[in-house]
Amino acid sequence: MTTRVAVIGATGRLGSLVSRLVRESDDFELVAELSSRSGLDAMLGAEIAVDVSHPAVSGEIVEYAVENGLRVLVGTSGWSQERIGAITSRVTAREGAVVFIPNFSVGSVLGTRLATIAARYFDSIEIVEAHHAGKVDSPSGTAVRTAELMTRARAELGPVDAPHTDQRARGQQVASIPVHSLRVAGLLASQQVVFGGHGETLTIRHDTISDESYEQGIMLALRALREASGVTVGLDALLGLGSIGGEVPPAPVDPSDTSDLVQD
Ligand SMILES: NC(=O)C1=CN([C@@H]2O[C@H](COP(=O)(O)OP(=O)(O)OC[C@H]3O[C@@H](n4cnc5c(N)ncnc54)[C@H](OP(=O)(O)O)[C@@H]3O)[C@@H](O)[C@H]2O)C=CC1
Ligand SMILES: O=C(O)C1=N[C@H](C(=O)O)C[C@H](O)C1
Repeated sequence: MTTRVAVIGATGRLGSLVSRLVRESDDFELVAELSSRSGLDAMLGAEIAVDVSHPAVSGEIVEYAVENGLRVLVGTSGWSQERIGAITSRVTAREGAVVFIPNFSVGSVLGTRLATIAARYFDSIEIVEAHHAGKVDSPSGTAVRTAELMTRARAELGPVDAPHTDQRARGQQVASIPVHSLRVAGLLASQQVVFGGHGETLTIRHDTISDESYEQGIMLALRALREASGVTVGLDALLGLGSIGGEVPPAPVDPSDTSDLVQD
């Protein structure tokens, strides 16, 4: 039994990859490929809509698919926690299922998870993300997600220390964390999260070398969507990583407190 899939943004870079993976799979069937010239009704007849289009139209596409009873996989960027929160009650009311994946690459998701661990130990944190010159939005969806998750992980510690953010070259603050976006010809995608401490820095860096990095995550998300209900965000849960907040690491140790040290 195959599941019928419509790809919205199928003429694009990510969309053509999704279409190929669906076509090559045994358990999914590609029934529609939409571009900017298609009417949204072209997706009707599919059971799953994959939105990999443009941040400016993704909201309308997801709402249309949910209202028409399709399960939805969203790879398009621009879905902040706030925007996802705003659509969640609608998805639940329709007994629908939407899976938002800011980044399909396993390495990127792990990089973000490692950053949420480090975020509790440093007050000085900035993100530098770099993408190809054709990317229309900034900051990247991955950077927004990383900043939001780090802020959630260090909720009781409050905002990061980011000086001089009134100066434009200091980046855009996302959940108090400055994000710097480069758009450079020849690049694909890269992100560095830089942590500053006392006499040390830590950098967590991920580089996307080719679009092949998205393949495993796309198939994982498509298969999970068949059983999903409500709203799911990120590959994290699908990779068994658990949620941030429910699974925060222990609070940082006060170096002057020796009471827990084992005495000889
Ligand atoms: N989650 C992840 O891991 C990844 C996410 N992305 C994100 O996916 C999105 C697409 O990226 P990319 O493939 O590089 O972009 P492209 O510009 O290559 O493709 C965009 C696609 O969207 C279509 N489109 C534009 N407007 C509409 C519309 N109104 N209705 C339907 N389709 C429309 C375009 O159609 P047409 O050809 O007619 O213009 C095209 O097929 C971006 O938001 C990007 O950030 C990208 C890579 C990985
Ligand atoms: O446009 C891209 O290329 C990418 N977009 C996503 C984002 O905005 O984070 C994911 C990945 O970085 C590639």
